[in-house]
Amino acid sequence: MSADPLPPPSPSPAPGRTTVRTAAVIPAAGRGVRLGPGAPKALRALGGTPMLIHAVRAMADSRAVSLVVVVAPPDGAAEVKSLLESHALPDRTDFLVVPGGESRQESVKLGLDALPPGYDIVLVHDAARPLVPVDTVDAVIEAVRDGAPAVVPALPLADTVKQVAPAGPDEPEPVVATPDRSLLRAVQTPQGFDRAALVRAHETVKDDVTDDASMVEQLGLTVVTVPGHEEAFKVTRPLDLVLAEAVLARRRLNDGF
Ligand SMILES: Nc1ccn([C@@H]2O[C@H](COP(=O)(O)OP(=O)(O)OP(=O)(O)O)[C@@H](O)[C@H]2O)c(=O)n1
Ligand SMILES: C[C@](O)(CO)[C@H](O)COP(=O)(O)O
Repeated sequence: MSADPLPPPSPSPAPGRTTVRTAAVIPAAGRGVRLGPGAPKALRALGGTPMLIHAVRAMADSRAVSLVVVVAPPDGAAEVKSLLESHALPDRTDFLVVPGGESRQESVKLGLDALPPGYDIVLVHDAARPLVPVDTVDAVIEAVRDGAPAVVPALPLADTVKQVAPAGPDEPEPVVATPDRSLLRAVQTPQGFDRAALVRAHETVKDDVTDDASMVEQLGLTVVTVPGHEEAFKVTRPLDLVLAEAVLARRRLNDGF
């Protein structure tokens, strides 16, 4: 069961002010090499439905999200369009599909470039995190509305973390440090942004990065965390898919279908 959804964004805008609208960009153009051979990861089935459709529904479940931009595998935009058309999605949400790029970073940029004017808050959500609960999505949006330029859902780490130094191919890696775990977080998506900050980050930062918030950090802007959720894990390796199937089966049992 999900909690009460957020009210529509800015239900009573001040005179002369327009409503703040939120869009979600879903990079879904990866191959899923770590998951093993098969269709592009976003199109693989979870509970009989493509993982991407779960991720799209997770964004559209938030009443604040009125547009979802899906960044499809470069040769799969037509297939993704027809998938979206053939699955039930909320009428109040618009959808756009654009072809993706070589890296996640490039795919997000292509999604951002396709975003029409009028969306001032942007979520970036991995297709590979199909089970993020709507409460987490809403918490991210709320924190951006409260003024944070960038927001990441984050969880404390369960394992102790070691920093190692590079070693030769058959050498054991030497441990060089044990960072204070209490100050480390594993971050998830959707990450939420003030659109102007995210666009500037993508135009300015040229390093390869693994998430969008780190690009905003490089601009010197504040990035804050909200509590993440265990079920927002990323389907990366085969065991993650087993866990995702189990979580979905439990949800369906609890929902009575
Ligand atoms: N060129 C790329 C690479 C990744 N992604 C997307 O970025 C998200 C997170 O990436 P990851 O889990 O690393 O997916 P893959 O790149 O597909 O996985 P792998 O590295 O195992 O190939 C996924 O939704 C993936 O589809 C993308 O849109 N474009
Ligand atoms: C964006 C991300 O999901 C945050 O944890 C992650 O950095 C993506 O990493 P990947 O190696 O591209 O899966």
